[in-house]
Amino acid sequence: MSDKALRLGTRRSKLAMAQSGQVAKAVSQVTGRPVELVEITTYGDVSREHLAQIGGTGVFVAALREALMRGEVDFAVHSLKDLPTAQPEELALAAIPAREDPRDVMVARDALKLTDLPRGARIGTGSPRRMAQLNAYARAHGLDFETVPIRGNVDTRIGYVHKGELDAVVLAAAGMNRIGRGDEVTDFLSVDAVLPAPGQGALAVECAADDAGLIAALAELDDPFTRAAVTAERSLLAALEAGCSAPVGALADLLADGQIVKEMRLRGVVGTTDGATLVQLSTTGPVPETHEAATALGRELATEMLAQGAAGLMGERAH
Ligand SMILES: NCc1[nH]cc(CCC(=O)O)c1CC(=O)O
Repeated sequence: MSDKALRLGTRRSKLAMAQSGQVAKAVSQVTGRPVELVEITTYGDVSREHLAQIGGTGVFVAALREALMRGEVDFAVHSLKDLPTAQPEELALAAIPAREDPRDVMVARDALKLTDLPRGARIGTGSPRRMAQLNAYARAHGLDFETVPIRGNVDTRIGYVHKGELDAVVLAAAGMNRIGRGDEVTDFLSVDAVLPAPGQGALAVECAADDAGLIAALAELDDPFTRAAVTAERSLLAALEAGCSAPVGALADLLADGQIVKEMRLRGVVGTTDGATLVQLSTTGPVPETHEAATALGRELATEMLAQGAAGLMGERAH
């Protein structure tokens, strides 16, 4: 390969710059080539108000993908949980690096934890998945808080707490850590209470499907266990025919006996945002060694969830 700089297309947001910077360093190490960041401004960055109407986080991904397909950049880094489940033929998910903490976390006033929130507390989250599971948790544990829909980037959302407008907000641990604000977390939500979004905490490194040299180089950053886990989670999401803002949580992890990895477990949940109804199931199988096996695990769980009425709980799904 040449020693020409590789162009990494990135959004300008703090989270995107942190993710891109981290991957740029790793790519530079494995390829021996410098990596240059190319900022891509999307319609979503310019006009936040219209973001909901034009399809949520999908617009950010779409703009980066267009730049890749036009050959303006060589690769791009996405938050895996923001990627649509359908993969364009022209592009390859060349690397899925080892995942960060997949959990959701709370940032609350006065260092409060979820179970310490006073009656009537207001928790901000724009995610139907988080609302459904938080409200179900409140019902099951006799807590009395209210979930309040909010939007905006991580800084904006934390700002609601610092300005005293909300008692707490719920965000992804990975995002907090990546922008260097991990120390503001006041509670880590157990995945037994709140399952994360499919792919949460993982990154996807994408390039043109015909760039064989770059695909081979990027493969060095790939973590096969993370890839298998997120493939199963996203296959569940796809088989439920849910969009990125549907109230679907999923997490695949490895079950080990001492040091020996035995199986992969996939947990999934779907629910109404008021938390009155949740369908939550899990399945286990041999650790998938192929894309097909990981996909099959997700499809299998989706079939069981649909048999329990999951489809009827996804009325708010976005496409
Ligand atoms: N929906 C926005 C988004 N997309 C990716 C992350 C960071 C976490 C990750 O990479 O999974 C976040 C912020 C959040 O949900 O708090």
